Amino acid sequence: MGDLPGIVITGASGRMGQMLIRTVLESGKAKLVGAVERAGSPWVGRDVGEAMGGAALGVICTDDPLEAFAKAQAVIDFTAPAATVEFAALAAQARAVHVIGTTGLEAEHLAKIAAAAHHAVIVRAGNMSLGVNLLVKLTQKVAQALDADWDIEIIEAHHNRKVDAPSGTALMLGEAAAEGRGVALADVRDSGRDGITGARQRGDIGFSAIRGGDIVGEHDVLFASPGERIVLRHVATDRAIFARGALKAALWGQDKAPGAYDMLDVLGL
Ligand SMILES: NC(=O)C1=CN([C@@H]2O[C@H](COP(=O)(O)OP(=O)(O)OC[C@H]3O[C@@H](n4cnc5c(N)ncnc54)[C@H](O)[C@@H]3O)[C@@H](O)[C@H]2O)C=CC1
Ligand SMILES: O=C(O)C1=N[C@H](C(=O)O)C[C@H](O)C1
Repeated sequence: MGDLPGIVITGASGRMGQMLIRTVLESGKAKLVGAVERAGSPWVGRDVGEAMGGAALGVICTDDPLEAFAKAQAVIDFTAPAATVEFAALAAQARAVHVIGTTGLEAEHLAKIAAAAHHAVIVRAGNMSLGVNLLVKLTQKVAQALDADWDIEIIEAHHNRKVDAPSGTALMLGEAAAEGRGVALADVRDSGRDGITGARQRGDIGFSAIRGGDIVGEHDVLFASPGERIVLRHVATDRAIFARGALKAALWGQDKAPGAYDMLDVLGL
């Protein structure tokens, strides 16, 4: 147990935080050495095992990320953009691998994360599951094979607590489709249609977001042309798929040179 990489989970009380804690504890491949929550969270100061309704684990949740990161070989972070930017700098300072699952990151956040990746290993993906990362590759290949007579639409569905749209996964799929087409997504992206929008522009990549109930995450990539349609689909039914991918990334990153990586690197796709 002593030689296993030590992992800190940020956003410990969240949907993904709790799933990640369980995944690390059950893996036998890493040990939980810390848990971080925002100041004011009822979890701060409590043993995380007890906070999750079980036996004490001897890991006390803290609101001091640097103190926690100093003990860790990896930080797994599914929180919010402002927090993730702060954690990227602190994880680099502690020379810990930073695995980022947080979505909704804007250009200003991404620039700060890129700066931190000069000093430490950062693995970031809007979706850490094997299935979605395979779908990314398939989407790129299909888009490459088809011309702009085929309209590309990405339709995603998530639970009613999700705060960002389009989802990080939808944007990954959009980037892959644009890459297959040999265009920049920023030039062809069409999200949030409402009202008299005018007819669809040839070559655009459209995004639609559904929010409801407890949907874990569903993504369709639709290729529609006169007379036929292709739909590539991924359905997540258990958040464990994201947590397993994140732990794999944390372990993979242990012997890598500082830099920015994604799940395609981790999975060798
Ligand atoms: N890349 C992937 O595979 C996946 C990414 N996500 C993304 O992960 C993020 C979190 O998702 P959920 O767990 O569903 O959200 P959540 O709202 O249940 O959990 C987020 C947690 O982060 C905590 N937090 C926020 N600011 C903090 C700070 N400054 N310090 C410490 N903790 C802080 C919150 O208190 C909360 O407990 C979202 O951006 C979501 O889109 C979710 C699932 C899979
Ligand atoms: O917020 C979520 O729940 C999810 N977020 C990620 C995204 O934005 O794509 C991954 C997954 O779909 C679940």
